[in-house]
Amino acid sequence: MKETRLRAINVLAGSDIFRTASLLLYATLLFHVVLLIYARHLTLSKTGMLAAVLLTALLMLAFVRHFWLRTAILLDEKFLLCEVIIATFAIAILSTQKSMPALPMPWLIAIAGVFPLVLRSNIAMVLIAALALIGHRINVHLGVTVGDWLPELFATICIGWLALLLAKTLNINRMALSQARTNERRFNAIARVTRHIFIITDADYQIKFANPALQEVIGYDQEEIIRDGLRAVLHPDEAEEHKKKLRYLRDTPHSTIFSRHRTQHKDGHWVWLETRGYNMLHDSAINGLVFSLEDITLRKDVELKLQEETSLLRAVLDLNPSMIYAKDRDGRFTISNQVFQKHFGYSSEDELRGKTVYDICLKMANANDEFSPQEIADEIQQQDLQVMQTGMPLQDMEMPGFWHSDMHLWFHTSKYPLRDAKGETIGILGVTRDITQRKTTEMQIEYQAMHDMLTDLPNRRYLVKTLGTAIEVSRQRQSSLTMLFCDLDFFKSVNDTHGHDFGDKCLIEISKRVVSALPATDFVARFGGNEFVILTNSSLAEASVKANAIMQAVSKQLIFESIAVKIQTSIGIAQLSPDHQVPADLIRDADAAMYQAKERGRNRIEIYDAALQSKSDKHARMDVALRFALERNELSVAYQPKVSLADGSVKGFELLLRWNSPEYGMISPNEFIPIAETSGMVVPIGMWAMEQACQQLATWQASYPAMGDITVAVNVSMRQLLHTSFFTQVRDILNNSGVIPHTIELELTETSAMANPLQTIENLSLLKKLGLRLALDDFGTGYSSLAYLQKLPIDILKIDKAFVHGLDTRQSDREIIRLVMALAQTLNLQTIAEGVETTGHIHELKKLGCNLGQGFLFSPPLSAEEAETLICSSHQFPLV
Ligand SMILES: Nc1nc2c(ncn2[C@@H]2O[C@H](COP(=O)(O)OP(=O)(O)OP(=O)(O)O)[C@@H](O)[C@H]2O)c(=O)[nH]1
Repeated sequence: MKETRLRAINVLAGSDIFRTASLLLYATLLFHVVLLIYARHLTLSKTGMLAAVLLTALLMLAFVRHFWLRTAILLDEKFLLCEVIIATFAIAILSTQKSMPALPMPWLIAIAGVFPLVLRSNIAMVLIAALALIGHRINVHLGVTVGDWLPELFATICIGWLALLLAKTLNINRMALSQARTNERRFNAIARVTRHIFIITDADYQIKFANPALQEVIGYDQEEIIRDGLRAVLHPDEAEEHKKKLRYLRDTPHSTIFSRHRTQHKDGHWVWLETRGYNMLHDSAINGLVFSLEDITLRKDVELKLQEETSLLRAVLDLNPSMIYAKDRDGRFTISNQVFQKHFGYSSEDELRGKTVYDICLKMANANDEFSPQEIADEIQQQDLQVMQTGMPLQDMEMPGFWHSDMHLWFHTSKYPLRDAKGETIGILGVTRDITQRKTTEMQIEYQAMHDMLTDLPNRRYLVKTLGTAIEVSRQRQSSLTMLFCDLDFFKSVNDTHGHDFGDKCLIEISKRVVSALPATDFVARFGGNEFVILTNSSLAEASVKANAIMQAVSKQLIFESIAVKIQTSIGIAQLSPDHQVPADLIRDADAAMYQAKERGRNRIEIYDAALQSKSDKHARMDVALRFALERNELSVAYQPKVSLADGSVKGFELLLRWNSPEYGMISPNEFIPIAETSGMVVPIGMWAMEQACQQLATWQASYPAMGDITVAVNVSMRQLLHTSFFTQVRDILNNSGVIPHTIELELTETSAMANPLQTIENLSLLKKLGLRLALDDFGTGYSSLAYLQKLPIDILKIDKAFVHGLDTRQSDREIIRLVMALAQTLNLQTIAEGVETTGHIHELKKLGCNLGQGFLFSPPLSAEEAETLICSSHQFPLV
């Protein structure tokens, strides 16, 4: 590499010349003095000797200064002034020595030519003037004429002046040189240390200068480059373009170029270079093309990687099914993916960029929208602001579409703050996903969880939830809240007779009837199997009216697949009171009232009162106790005679159950049978009673063959009759006991028989085939359809005691009994009156043609032994 010559050049400074000049000055002066002393036998005065000594000393000083102390104090300005004074003094003394031929001026001129080399110009000027003056004074003193000393004076000033100029010039040159050296060093240091390549080429692209970075970047060392020139192999993709730029640079004075291209490294791999070129052919100092090249391979890699990542990100954004968008601090869209653009009717990201949510809302606005574009935009903007102000994301917001066109859609939105490198929020990133399908499924699941599949009515869970809210609202507003609890009567028989599917159809139809019997504001739920609960803000009186409407609607005949059924319902009503602590309390009370309705014969309405509650609690406890009554032998039977009203003879007995509970004492069947009925215990208990009756009667029949057809009647509940195995169990008991079948009577209440008459007819017919006698109990209390009554295979009508009691007092009761008698006669049925307590009753009943009587007038229920005594004695009760 060509080195600049600056380093070889060493420009002298004024001080360098001064050191040599002052040495020569003192040396020649002293030599001159010595020469004169020897040549002219000059004798120096004492002051002359002193001057000579001073000169010698100055010579020594100059000597030292020249060879050793080059920059020391000896060049200090004050020191130099002392020196010049001493030198001037010595010259003046010597020139005034006797017989000294020499004139002082050449020496003073010499001093004037030497010292300005190192003195500041103003001091040097003073010195020159002083020397000129001293020269003048000495010449005047020596008697030299003006014509002789004036040129000397002039010479002194000129020489001094020239010395001054010389010193100045030398100093300037020296400073320039020093600056040039410094610059060169700096340039070399930068050129060496930089990763940028600096090249200067001539017009033929031959390298005149290159820094070491070139080798680092493209692998060729300096020698190779100097020897062979730079053999740059350009990548074919950019070669032509780059060469074109190079040619332009060379051919266009003062031009610059910028080029990115690849060059092959010595080892074969490609290096990306960013080249900047400047045509400096016009500059005589450079006379070339100056290039700065930067290895941008890494940057290019990063750029490529960034490009790849950007296109990957783009693909991820566009392929993502969510709407993704970013907004800047001013709420302007910066980024958006295709799903977002498409949803809002934009064809590209560019079209959307810079728009705000207000623009979008205006674009999407529709006449049918519930909210104005401004309201919608404000809402969205509010969320964005919250994210930006708090720096906290807003996550998992689920909301329906804002616009009429997408209100059926559901969206899941999350908004995240976007931060710059300093962590300051500069915008938001939003991700919105269409979750309609999931939401629909969720809503379906929720609907299913809250609704009954069969009837589509709200289910128990929904009821409990609604009830909680309704209670709160009712208490806040101090409005009434009433619950109607409906339970279909003997619905099991419908299922058992016609199948579950048929039962389902009935339930669906009944649910519709209940709903349409009520105003839309009332809440109807299917509480359980055949239970419906209604919540209403009506008062108790209004609720009763509604309950009646429900009963009527439900009890209308149902016909499916030409099968007709009539279903009735029992309804309990309870009103919210301060005593109700939790929703379940109100349900409990309405339920208790409903059970009361069941107990009181079904197909009726009962309103809850506080007494019912304690009764209901007692019932619940009794229910539990009753479940163990059979196995603990707490049940017993009694026999109440049935007496012929013709002759007072005993024609049979009604078997009555007794429960001797250790906890509650002796309990009448009127109290515990309804409980057993509700719990289902009536089935095993009834069967046990049946067994007792058959066994006892069989025993008596065996012991007293003469007793004839004395019967034992057993009460059968509808639940028993509907039980699937009832028939076979009865048959087995009859067979096992050996009792004469027609001496066993089964008593079924009129109300339960008529609840599902078709089923009753079918079941009773089967029993009839076993030879049993059948009685319709409590006749007159139900609402028998004559059409059904005549089809029932019954033998006996049992007149309810309520009518018998009224015989003496109420004409209507008497009329009813008369009609019953007429009916019985028509249907060829036997009649028996319950509750015969006075002879008047006997008298009237006999008059009306009643066959048998049963009541306390004849006998209370008896033990088996007492009954047996009556049988064996063929006892006859007095009739008057
Ligand atoms: N078809 C049908 N039957 C049901 C459904 N849910 C419950 N049930 C029946 O409804 C009947 C309810 O019987 P219970 O309420 O205990 O007794 P009941 O026969 O109605 O008599 P009472 O209520 O005492 O008057 C049972 O036979 C159940 O099998 C249902 O979804 N479909």
